Amino acid sequence: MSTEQQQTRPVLEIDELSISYGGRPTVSNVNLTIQPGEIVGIIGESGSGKSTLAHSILGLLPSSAAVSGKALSLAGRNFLGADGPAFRSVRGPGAAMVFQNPMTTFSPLHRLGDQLTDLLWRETSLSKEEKRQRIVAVFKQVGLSNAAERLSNYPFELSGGMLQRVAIAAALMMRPSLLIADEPTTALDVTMEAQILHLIRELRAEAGVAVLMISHHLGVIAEICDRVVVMYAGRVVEQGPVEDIFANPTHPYTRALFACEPALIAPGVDRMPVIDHEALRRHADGRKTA
Ligand SMILES: Nc1ncnc2c1ncn2[C@@H]1O[C@H](COP(=O)(O)OP(=O)(O)OP(=O)(O)O)[C@@H](O)[C@H]1O
Repeated sequence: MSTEQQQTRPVLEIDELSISYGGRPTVSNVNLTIQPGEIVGIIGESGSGKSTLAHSILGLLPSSAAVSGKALSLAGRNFLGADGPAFRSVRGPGAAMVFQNPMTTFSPLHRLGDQLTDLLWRETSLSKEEKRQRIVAVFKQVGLSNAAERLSNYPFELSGGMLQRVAIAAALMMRPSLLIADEPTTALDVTMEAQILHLIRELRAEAGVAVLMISHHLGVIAEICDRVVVMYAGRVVEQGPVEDIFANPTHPYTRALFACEPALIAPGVDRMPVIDHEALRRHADGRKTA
């Protein structure tokens, strides 16, 4: 494959992916493609399957999850039905994840430097000092002050915002093509949230990292994403450029979601203060509405 083809190849291609637990569908027939450097947001109410979808990309679902579909490809390699070791090979360079709560991302018992060094297990050609240098470099990249000194810190010695920067640094040092961020700012205050969003935008601009961002917060999605995917009851009910979806949501569920955040409603979009879940579910299923 030529270099040009590699550069234009999507970092993620999901084709008709379905996931169920005990026969109960959680993610149904999802299609999603992310291009290099794109920031894509997933919105949807609690339980709509956002995290399940995100976790499936890295093979992080429990063994009770039944996964089926046509493809789940990272950097051109199909991982649908792959086992644990296959997914481990792609975690890091293919895609890396930042979780909601930075306080539970790291072990409280070990220094951050040791924990990040362990994550570089794959880099067998790097000496201990070279690994240290790479970690200090990403700490600086994410704007952590006194970067070298942070290596000897324990997680509890840092604020939530600083620790989320460390989590992003840990993901970045593995040089992923795709950063998956599951509610990365929910546990942070508004100032820290703004800083982390700014950082994610910078990383895309500087390193060309693509980002898949899950958020309950429509303002965050509107501010940072190029494209948005709306999930309802395990299905993607609508997806498109952020400006199009926010200005002209076509699915009733998207309109209902936006109605819950009036400041984001574009002029001309009807308010739907009461969500009729049964009607929406029928709509999402493609069934005739009553
Ligand atoms: N391990 C599991 N076993 C059984 N059901 C599960 C499991 N994990 C998730 N589910 C179910 O799958 C559905 C989707 O959950 P998921 O966490 O993906 O939703 P979500 O949209 O990310 O919600 P939230 O915004 O609250 O995180 C929920 O009904 C949940 O109860």
